[in-house]
Amino acid sequence: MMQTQLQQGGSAPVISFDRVTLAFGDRTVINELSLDVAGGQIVCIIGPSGCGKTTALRMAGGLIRPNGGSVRLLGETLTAPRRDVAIVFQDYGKALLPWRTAAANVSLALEAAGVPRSERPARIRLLLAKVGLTGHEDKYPTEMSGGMQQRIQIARCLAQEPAVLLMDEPFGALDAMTRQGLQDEMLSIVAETGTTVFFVTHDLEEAVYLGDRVIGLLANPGRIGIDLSVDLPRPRNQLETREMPEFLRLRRQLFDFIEKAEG
Ligand SMILES: Nc1ncnc2c1ncn2[C@@H]1O[C@H](COP(=O)(O)OP(=O)(O)OP(=O)(O)O)[C@@H](O)[C@H]1O
Repeated sequence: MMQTQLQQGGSAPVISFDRVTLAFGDRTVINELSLDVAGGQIVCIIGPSGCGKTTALRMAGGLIRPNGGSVRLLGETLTAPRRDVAIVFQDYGKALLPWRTAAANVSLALEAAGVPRSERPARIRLLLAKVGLTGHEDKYPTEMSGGMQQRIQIARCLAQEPAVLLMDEPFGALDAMTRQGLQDEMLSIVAETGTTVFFVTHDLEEAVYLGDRVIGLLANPGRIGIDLSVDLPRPRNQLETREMPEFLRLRRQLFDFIEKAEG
């Protein structure tokens, strides 16, 4: 069925929310949310605090099941987490095992995937090189900066060779310079692998800088309030992209949206 869709349309969505409703107790947090994410796209989700961004991401990860409607991944309804969907959380401190080195933390994902022991060292070296951590294999998380710890978490997610990367404010706890460095690393990894990305952020400029598309949710209940296509050239550049009139126009539109949404 999926293959037929791909053959006919060439662009079957990788993630598909179909009239998704979610309630915690008697409170409806997300109402009739429909959203298709095309393969290889980076879709950023913004919105006022509590509008349901993390909840939507957790549903895309199969961690929460909707009360109504369905979330499909590559055409299949999600009923549980899948190995081809990796989640990067903001809190790298909690995501990493402190008693394991950088290499051993990345190894966790390979072990879970049943990669033979003999193949792991080479794979780990390659993954750590991808996130700029060559030479830091034997360090423990507490011996590394926040940016480096977040890189380990990303390397561990990449070890799963995911079709979809779900990122929940992954750079929110990092300083501005580190954040920009990681944004660019993430973009070049995604460009190389063609991974589809669902990226939750509070930072409107980050959303425009990274995204092919930015979706703004409204709160109570969570629903789509704005859906913008980002037509900025790639590769993006921290100075040039952020100075482009189109970047400034989109940023302005999102600021206006948030101001109204919070007002
Ligand atoms: N496990 C839960 N039980 C009850 N209510 C919850 C639960 N998780 C989230 N909520 C509520 O659902 C709403 C949406 O939460 P969610 O974390 O998805 O919002 P968010 O947009 O990611 O917020 P923020 O920007 O502050 O991170 C909030 O009002 C939150 O309090």
